[in-house]
Amino acid sequence: MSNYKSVLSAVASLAASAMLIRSITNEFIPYEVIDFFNSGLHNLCRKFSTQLTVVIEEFQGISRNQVFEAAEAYLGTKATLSAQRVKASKSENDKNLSFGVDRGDEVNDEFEGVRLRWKFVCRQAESSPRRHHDMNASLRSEIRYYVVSFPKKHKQKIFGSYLPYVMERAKAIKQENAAVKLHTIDYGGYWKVPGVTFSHPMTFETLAIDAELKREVVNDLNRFVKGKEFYKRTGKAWKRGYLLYGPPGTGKSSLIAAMAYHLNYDIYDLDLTAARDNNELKNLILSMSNRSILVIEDIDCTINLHNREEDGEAVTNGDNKVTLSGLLNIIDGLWSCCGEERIIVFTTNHKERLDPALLRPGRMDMHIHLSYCNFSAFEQLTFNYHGISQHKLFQQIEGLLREVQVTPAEIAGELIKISDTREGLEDIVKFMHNKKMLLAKTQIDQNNIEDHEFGEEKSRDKI
Ligand SMILES: Nc1ncnc2c1ncn2[C@@H]1O[C@H](COP(=O)(O)OP(=O)(O)OP(=O)(O)O)[C@@H](O)[C@H]1O
Repeated sequence: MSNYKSVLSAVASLAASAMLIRSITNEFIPYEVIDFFNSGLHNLCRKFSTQLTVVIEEFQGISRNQVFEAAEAYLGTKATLSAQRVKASKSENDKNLSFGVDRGDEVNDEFEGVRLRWKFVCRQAESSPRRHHDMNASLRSEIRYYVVSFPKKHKQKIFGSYLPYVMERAKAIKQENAAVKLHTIDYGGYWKVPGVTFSHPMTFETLAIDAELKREVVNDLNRFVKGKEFYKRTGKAWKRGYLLYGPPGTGKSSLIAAMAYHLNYDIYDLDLTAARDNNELKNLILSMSNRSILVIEDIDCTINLHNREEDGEAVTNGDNKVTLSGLLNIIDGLWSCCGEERIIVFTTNHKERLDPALLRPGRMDMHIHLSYCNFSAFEQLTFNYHGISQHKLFQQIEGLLREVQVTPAEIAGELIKISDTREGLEDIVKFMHNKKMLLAKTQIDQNNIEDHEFGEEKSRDKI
């Protein structure tokens, strides 16, 4: 018993001394010296090891590391086979269950006869500024990375074939299963990761816009995704810009949702007023992942369009120091040379208010005008809401739609009120007649005001 006690106390005092020595060394010996000894020991062990370990961190500076993202998706499919603990999840829009490796857990894999061992590591981020020169990294509370070990002699095969294979597999897995994610900005000025499942109900099947326009947009998107070789051959950055403009309620946000589902790209909803300055904006844009859509809604409202630095005007937007020239520089410059398969969408209700710099050819590749409801959009809406594609009132409605400006949102609002479709379309006709009369009355009032002002001007001239 006394022996047991003395062993215990020896262990306790050894542990205490170790902690003391560790805290003294941490306190008094510079990091660089500790690192030097640590790395010396490490190098010695490494020399005799036949294994090679590759570390794949989640972030590479401010951008998310694509190899990490690929490993995450790929290992999900392997986790069920060899991990001890497996994370299972499925969001509403996911087609299948997804699995993931839990923190600290290991997964085995084999590639062309080479055995590999993966581990998912998470640790608290150190807050020491000496360790994190990058502002963004120091804001993260957790550092996450994968380590993968394999026999050194196969390093050529692993780097040359296995990792590219993991990237390709991950791309296919994401396409097959993943739901579109919506990323918004967090308080710290970076994207919330992993983002929430995007569940807007609109797709190209249900979007009610002119049928010809819809075809054009879908073809353009299809050409874009298949354009890898084209962009490479022509030396152009693999990105595309769309400007959606038109009155409120004509389907700009709906079209963005349809685009995201069609391509299975994540959406990054960039609220320009949430970024403190151009630098933060740059970090946000650079840290988006590939195969994504950057959306800046109501561009004319969220940024002072005339605060271009080259005009020598103020560069502030209220308290916000994001500038249009800053935004354009990031998109044209840095954004073009890193990342691929990226789409940017600006929306506005007032195209005429936009700075010409934004409209310059090559900046926004396609300008899409979403306008008031025409008959082809109306047909789509009645089919969506009531499953009908023919009705005796269609002809009359077609005529009315040529005379009255009514948005798809208004028509949708009326259609949703109808319970008996066959009878209910009468209400749509009434609704449009009322709008037509209101329009005529507003026009008469407007003419009266103008006549009155003209009369006053004339009598002033006489005096
Ligand atoms: N083209 C459309 N096809 C089908 N539904 C539409 C269309 N346009 C509008 N709607 C209906 O009206 C609602 C509002 O439309 P949406 O938000 O897409 O318009 P918006 O042009 O983005 O408007 P805002 O400029 O105010 O943001 C949608 O949720 C949808 O129900």
